[in-house]
Amino acid sequence: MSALIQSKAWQDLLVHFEENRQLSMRSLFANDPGRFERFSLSLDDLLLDYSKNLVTQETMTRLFALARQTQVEDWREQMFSGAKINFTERRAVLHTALRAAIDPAHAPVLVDGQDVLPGVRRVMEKMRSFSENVRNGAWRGYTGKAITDVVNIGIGGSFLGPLMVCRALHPYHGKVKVHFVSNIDSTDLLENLEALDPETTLFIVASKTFTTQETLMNARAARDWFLRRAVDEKHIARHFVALSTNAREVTAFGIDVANMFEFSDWVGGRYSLWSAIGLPIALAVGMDNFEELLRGGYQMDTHFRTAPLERNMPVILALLGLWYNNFHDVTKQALLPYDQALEHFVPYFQQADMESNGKRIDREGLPVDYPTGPILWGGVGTNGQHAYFQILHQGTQMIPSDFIAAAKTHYPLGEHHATLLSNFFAQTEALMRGKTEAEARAELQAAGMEPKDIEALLPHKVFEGNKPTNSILFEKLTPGTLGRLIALYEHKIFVQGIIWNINSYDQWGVELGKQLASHIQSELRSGDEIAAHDSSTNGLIHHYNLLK
Ligand SMILES: O=P(O)(O)OC[C@H]1O[C@](O)(CO)[C@@H](O)[C@@H]1O
Repeated sequence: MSALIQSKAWQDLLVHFEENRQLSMRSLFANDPGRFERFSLSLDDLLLDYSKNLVTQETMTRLFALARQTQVEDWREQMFSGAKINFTERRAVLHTALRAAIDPAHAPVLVDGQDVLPGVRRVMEKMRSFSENVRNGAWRGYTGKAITDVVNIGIGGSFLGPLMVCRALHPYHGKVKVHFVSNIDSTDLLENLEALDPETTLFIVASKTFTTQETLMNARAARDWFLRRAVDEKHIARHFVALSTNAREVTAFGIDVANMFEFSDWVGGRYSLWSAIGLPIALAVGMDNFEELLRGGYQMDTHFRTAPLERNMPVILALLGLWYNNFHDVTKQALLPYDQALEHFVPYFQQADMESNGKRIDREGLPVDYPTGPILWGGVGTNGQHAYFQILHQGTQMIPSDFIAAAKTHYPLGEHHATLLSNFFAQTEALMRGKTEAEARAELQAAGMEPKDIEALLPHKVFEGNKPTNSILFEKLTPGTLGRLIALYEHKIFVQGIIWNINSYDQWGVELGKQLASHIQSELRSGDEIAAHDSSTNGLIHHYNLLK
């Protein structure tokens, strides 16, 4: 049995869980009018209400004890101060330094004895002058026309973060349109290029490693498309820039390092939107707004780093998630932003969370004997209500859910926003309260239904309730608020990884498929009959060869 399971804090939680199996949120609320005050906290306008959870004060006390026992505070300090906590790749984990650089008075952040902040600030300056020049038309294409469209070619962290933020900050966009191409499916690139003009299009090739198959293949195809019109390779310099840590590969691709925006290997791909990878964001919304995003992230960092565990939002979110994951045996969690602008929030955090904490080997190299990262899913409300909410209310699995919304919209329209928010409030209330048999019967009787029909329908009209939710409510989706929100969930992932004793910052699990794909690709190229695989893989390749 692992040391974690054997530990006092874990065992105390197990006992507490057994003693409280019958906990009812309805009764907890009925017996404690101060529950909301006790189980909520805010950072300026950002409120986290976690009162609708299956917890008592004692549960929280024991969860905080687990965080202390697993030295979350010490690890947190190690992360912020540049220790190489990503030990399988021998790297520091310093996306927080990208945000700290916004503060001119910030103390040096050292990696191998060197302060990383001046380098971050230099790249930010370069991003500022480049994005301003593109946005104001001073940067011209090879025929002298201003840039109207930017295509970001990248995948995973070099795509999901910038896409999510660009979409979320739509009200702040300028004239330049930003498009995203990620998939190796040619549909993605070709559909995006359909409406574009090579003379006014700028390509950003975004890849931390600059070796990612999809990105390089798409970038080469984009270059061919561009050169079909521009012909002369010298024009590439006005139309292709790179965001990467790998100057050698960028040069080999044919992009001048003068057109490269650098970041360092201590920025994880899925945490990289704050780095040069954020260039499409700066192009879309301007560098001032990008810096506001960083400032928001920095504010959450400061809160996370300094607030006591008991008043620490990321810590609380992490502990609640862990309470369900490891004690209630819940395998799924839902993220439900009631905000159309956050439509890419879930895919973004699916990578951040599941690539970080989808691990089965602990820091000692041993298999874990407890569940680690859950399956994260969800989407925007109210759309989800008319699709998958049925399973939240009456399914057989408990799915703890985070509801997220802004009190004010950028797009006021009659009663729309109040209606959106009334659905948000109603859903968390319904999930908590449910509807008892007596309540359902009374409703059916009031509707005038025959008694025998009532009894047949009754079981279907009952809602168990007692389903946990967190509610996150803020004033408006501004760049700063978005920054705080993203950093909140990033730090939640960190805390959970520390307690689960795993390395949240590598991703070896994505390698095997890549290796096999490159092998199969050369087999497909050869045109030979394929027999070297299992019969299913052979059969699929054979069938593909017949159909293609
Ligand atoms: O930015 P790169 O190096 O192209 O990597 C893209 C993505 O690929 C992954 O390495 C997974 O294959 C992610 O972690 C990363 O965000």
